[in-house]
Amino acid sequence: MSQAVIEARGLSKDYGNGRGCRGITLSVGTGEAFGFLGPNGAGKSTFVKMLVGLIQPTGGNAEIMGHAVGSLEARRHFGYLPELYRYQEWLSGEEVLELHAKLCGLDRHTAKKRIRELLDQVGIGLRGRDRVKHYSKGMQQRLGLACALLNDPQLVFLDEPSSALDPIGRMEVRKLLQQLRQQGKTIFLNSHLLEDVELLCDRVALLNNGNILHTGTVTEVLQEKTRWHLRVGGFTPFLLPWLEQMLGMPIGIAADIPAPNGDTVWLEAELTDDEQIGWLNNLIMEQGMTLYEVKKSQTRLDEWFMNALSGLSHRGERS
Ligand SMILES: Nc1ncnc2c1ncn2[C@@H]1O[C@H](COP(=O)(O)OP(=O)(O)OP(=O)(O)O)[C@@H](O)[C@H]1O
Repeated sequence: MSQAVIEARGLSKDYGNGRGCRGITLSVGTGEAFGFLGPNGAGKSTFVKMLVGLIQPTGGNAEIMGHAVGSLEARRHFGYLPELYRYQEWLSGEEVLELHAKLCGLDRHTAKKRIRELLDQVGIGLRGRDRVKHYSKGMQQRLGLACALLNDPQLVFLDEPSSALDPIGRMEVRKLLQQLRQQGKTIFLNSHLLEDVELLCDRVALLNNGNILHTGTVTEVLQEKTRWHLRVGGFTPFLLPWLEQMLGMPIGIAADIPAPNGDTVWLEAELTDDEQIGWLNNLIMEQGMTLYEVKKSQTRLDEWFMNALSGLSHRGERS
């Protein structure tokens, strides 16, 4: 891995009620996009708050680009979009950014140029002149993103950056994050939007009850199997064992997907190799069945997440 931008060793926070984070050790390299995942209450925001110096760890230590977390030197290197943001509602978006630019120590000329660029980049544009109190939640989140990027930081912590955005806004943020990656920035992303994580991140960690359950590259995590769904007509159940035998792996009826009419069913198969789908198609047609649709499962990180947590208790669960 390239030089560590984030290095945490046994970082812990006990809020005094047994909740928080326990002994988290992880390293994030230059230019990596790292997804930090976990159910509600797992401790994701707590971990980030320790890294950005908002709360004091109760154990372990961590560095940002070689500087102890909480130090001014560490803070100079990152931008941060918190999960819960609230900006001065009596100021305009532009004025909020000017304030943050002063706090970052940007000179007036650079600040002005940067603010103009960022207002466009995050999709606020001329509405930067409106007061924050007239902004929707999504607009405030866009403003938060602009604040996090103002200082052109090497590292950005984004805690649920798209939670308030509509699908168009989400897509715009996705593009913006891709651009940051192309510029070689390091991104630490807390998100429940696993599709976004899958598209953007190189590596992920899964947290539960304050502990890391898994870390791995997205490719490793998703490598296992791909699920396919095939809608066939003229199906008779006795064909299933034959198909399984020919294919050498389980195939079943997807009970959770309604077929559009009573004459067709959805079959479900987990295949390790895309070429197997062609063979499966041939087998189906050989038996006189009709193939109407074929779909490759798109939400694979979601599945991995659900499987990894299945059977485990977690703080966000309902009683
Ligand atoms: N200041 C605090 N005092 C006491 N307990 C806290 C405090 N802040 C958070 N917690 C608890 O610590 C645990 C971790 O919270 P945290 O906000 O880090 O979780 P999270 O993974 O970010 O959750 P979400 O996905 O819902 O944002 C939760 O059980 C939470 O209730």
